[in-house]
Amino acid sequence: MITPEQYSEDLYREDEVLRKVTESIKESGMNDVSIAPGYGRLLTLLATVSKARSILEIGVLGGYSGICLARGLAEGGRLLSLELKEANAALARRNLEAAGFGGLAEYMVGPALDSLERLAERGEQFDLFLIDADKENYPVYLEYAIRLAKPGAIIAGDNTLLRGRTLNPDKNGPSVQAIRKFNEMIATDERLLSTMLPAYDGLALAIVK
Ligand SMILES: C[S@@+](CC[C@H](N)C(=O)[O-])C[C@H]1O[C@@H](n2cnc3c(N)ncnc32)[C@H](O)[C@@H]1O
Repeated sequence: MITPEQYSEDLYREDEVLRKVTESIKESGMNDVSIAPGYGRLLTLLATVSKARSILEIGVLGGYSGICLARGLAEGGRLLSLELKEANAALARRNLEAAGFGGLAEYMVGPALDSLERLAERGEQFDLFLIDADKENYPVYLEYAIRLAKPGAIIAGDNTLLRGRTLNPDKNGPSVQAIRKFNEMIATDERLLSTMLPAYDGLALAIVK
């Protein structure tokens, strides 16, 4: 038996552009922990339906989710991506250029917490957020996303199940504890309307009321 995710991926085949991104990540010797293909399509769909003009992505790797987000950006829109490692930002930059989105993508390299504080000080606001970086900071990233959100903005957080560790009471490392806290926050915060998709590795979705 194939999994529901495999069935869906057979129907919605990954295109050549995204396949090349995955290849480039492997060739660079990086772990391919890009967002799952089905959730990549969902990001394009969410950006499109919300007519997002400004998107903030936290955690870049090779640009897979960046391309999915950029595909849904409204004309004249902007994708700002926060990434710790210069090498990852450089690979993503090349991949977004190859995908035809070079002109609309910007990068801030360094710890995302520092970049988020700078954005907050500058009073910047965004229509859509993807949280997909170091798990231990997810609760703080969520607070920043709410602070930087335009009314009605969408927040997505990937890897909410941590390959089952979130559900396992014997697993209590710092990432697991932080993700549990993030999941509880996004589920209960009265400023948000939210849900969680339990396919792949789990995706939390919210809109800021
Ligand atoms: C799961 S990968 C991102 C995958 C990407 N969103 C995609 O789907 O194509 C996580 C990324 O977060 C970056 N990262 C880890 N800690 C970070 C931090 N403190 N600040 C910014 N980026 C960080 C890693 O270097 C890595 O590139």
